[in-house]
Amino acid sequence: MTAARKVLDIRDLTIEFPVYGGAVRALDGITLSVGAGEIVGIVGESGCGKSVTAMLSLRLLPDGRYRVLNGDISLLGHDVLAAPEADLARLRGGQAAMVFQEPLTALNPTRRIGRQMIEVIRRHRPIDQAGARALAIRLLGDMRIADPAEVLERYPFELSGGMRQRVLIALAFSSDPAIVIADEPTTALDVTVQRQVMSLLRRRARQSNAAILFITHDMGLVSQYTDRVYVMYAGRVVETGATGSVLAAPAHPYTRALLQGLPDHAVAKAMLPAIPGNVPDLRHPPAGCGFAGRCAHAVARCSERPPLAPLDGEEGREAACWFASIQDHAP
Ligand SMILES: Nc1ncnc2c1ncn2[C@@H]1O[C@H](COP(=O)(O)OP(=O)(O)OP(=O)(O)O)[C@@H](O)[C@H]1O
Repeated sequence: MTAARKVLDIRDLTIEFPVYGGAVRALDGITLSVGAGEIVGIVGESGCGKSVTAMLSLRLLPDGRYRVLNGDISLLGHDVLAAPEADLARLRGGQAAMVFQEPLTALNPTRRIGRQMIEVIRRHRPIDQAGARALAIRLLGDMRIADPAEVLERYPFELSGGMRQRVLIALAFSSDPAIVIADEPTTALDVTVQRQVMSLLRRRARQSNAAILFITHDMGLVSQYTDRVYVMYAGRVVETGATGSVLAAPAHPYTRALLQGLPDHAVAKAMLPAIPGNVPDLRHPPAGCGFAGRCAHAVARCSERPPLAPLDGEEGREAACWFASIQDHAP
């Protein structure tokens, strides 16, 4: 675990979505933190709870649609689950910014980029129109956009997907955020552009010591761009630690399965492989290990839930498996 001040701190959070005839246990006791200046990834298969974690960190899920059964979330010292909506509204897009997958839906298609940027900038800073325009140009320049003044005159549809995402990242940093929550920010882009955008995002975050919580199902991006990683499975964190060591020596059978399914040398460019078997039905969350049904090593004890527990030998390495051990990963 990092010694840096925690910007986001989620503790033992369990939430449910009421659905017809029952409830979906989307998060089941997750604990996760992001320190100042850290880039932290959350990786896992579809439906494991990544987006719900990102959205709830800013309380972006509609009130009344979910129930918190346990736990809390602290974001920049605010108690996210209890804070007045006005406090959270100030944080969002200010000290805590967001970048989502599809930049076209985040930008207003009928207004020029410049007008939109200036408006957002002035919402968080007491500067005049000319000052905001100058700042917009500087922010676009930081994102290596060659002719920022010209881009300000364009409409969103006149830019490529990669350029639009750069504009949104520039905007996210316009309020000098302490943390940026990026949910699959490059998934809609092709592979080369994905990496350019990720490099720019990381570079920009390092410049201002901003933290990033990066949600992805791409192990390659995790390996290249994050300092620490949380591997999620069926609403739980199953493994966490410094990215280099988790990927080099995964301790949880699920993490190993994710990595073993990747072709040789592919960690740098691979999406998650298909693992045989099905994820548990979250309307009936498993009492024991959620991965037991797909795990080649499962034994009777796995019907008891393994806690996320520290592993010997390395600070910050934790895994939720009765038989967790740090093993070298041989692809
Ligand atoms: N509003 C909702 N009502 C009921 N269930 C929901 C709701 N939102 C999410 N879920 C369920 O919560 C679980 C976690 O969803 P989440 O979107 O966080 O997954 P994810 O890991 O981000 O997946 P993906 O990679 O596909 O985006 C899933 O089982 C999903 O079906």
